[in-house]
Amino acid sequence: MCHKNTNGRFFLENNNWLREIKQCFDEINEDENCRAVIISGEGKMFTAGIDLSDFIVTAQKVAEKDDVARKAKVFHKIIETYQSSMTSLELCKKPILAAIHSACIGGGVDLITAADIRYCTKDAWFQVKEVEVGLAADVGTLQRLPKVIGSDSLARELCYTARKMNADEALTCGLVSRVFGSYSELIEGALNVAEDIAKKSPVAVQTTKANLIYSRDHTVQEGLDHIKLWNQLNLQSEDLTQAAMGIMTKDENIKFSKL
Ligand SMILES: CCC/C=C/C=C/C(=O)SCCNC(=O)CCNC(=O)[C@H](O)C(C)(C)COP(=O)(O)OP(=O)(O)OC[C@H]1O[C@@H](n2cnc3c(N)ncnc32)[C@H](O)[C@@H]1OP(=O)(O)O
Repeated sequence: MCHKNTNGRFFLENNNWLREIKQCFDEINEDENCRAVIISGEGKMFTAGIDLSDFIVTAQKVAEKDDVARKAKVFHKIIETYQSSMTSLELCKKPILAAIHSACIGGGVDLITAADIRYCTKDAWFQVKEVEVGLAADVGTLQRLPKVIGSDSLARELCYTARKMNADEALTCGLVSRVFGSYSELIEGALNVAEDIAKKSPVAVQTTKANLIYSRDHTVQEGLDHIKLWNQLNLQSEDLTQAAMGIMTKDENIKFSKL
């Protein structure tokens, strides 16, 4: 179950994480007290990916149906549900930082490539393992990884071979933008950046996220037209006046209203 503790942290504990992540991000999206999000793993590793035993049970249940169209319908629903979980990170208006330690395998790569910012520890490693499991990745990695790292060749190599990529290479290719020495330094570093983002105008930050994602998938002109529409509204926001006044008066403690 996806549940939230008193510090506002969500926990995804069991093999339903691929479904429940959407529930978390839909809730976070509506939470006006939240301005930035950190996804991290507790325990030995960030994630081992999909729970293979759970997946085998599902596949066996589907195999019991005797018609190909009925079997396909079940998988259609599962894939659609998991895809919408990953996409919920992009649809969430708040910037999402993935803080990755140790292994990030399979579905973990689908997840982090939908995040805004990725940091890891020096012992982290990444593996697009799906081909080794006999699958073509189907919940985001094939679509997002080439754009995230900007190298179609490297993305194909990683996806076809399922080889492990270590933190140094992840930094060099742009999968992550910072590497930390330890888990505690990683979390501290991610929290510092999240706090920095949280101090900024939520109008400006959330509009920036929406437009970065829109522009990634559209032409430059379409992106320019899109931000024009957003900003014809946002230039009227009190946040702009407050932020500009803050700069002119050298006041670094401007507090922006919730959004
Ligand atoms: C519609 C589908 C959409 C989603 C698709 C997603 C696809 C994927 O995620 S593909 C990738 C799936 N994951 C894997 O293949 C990971 C396999 N596991 C490993 O590589 C290693 O176990 C790992 C590096 C995670 C840990 O290695 P370590 O030596 O530290 O521990 P182990 O002794 O190997 O494992 C400990 C126990 O955990 C079990 N286990 C590990 N991973 C999984 C998993 N993904 N699903 C289920 N169980 C897993 C492992 O069998 C050991 O169990 P036990 O023997 O009972 O102690």
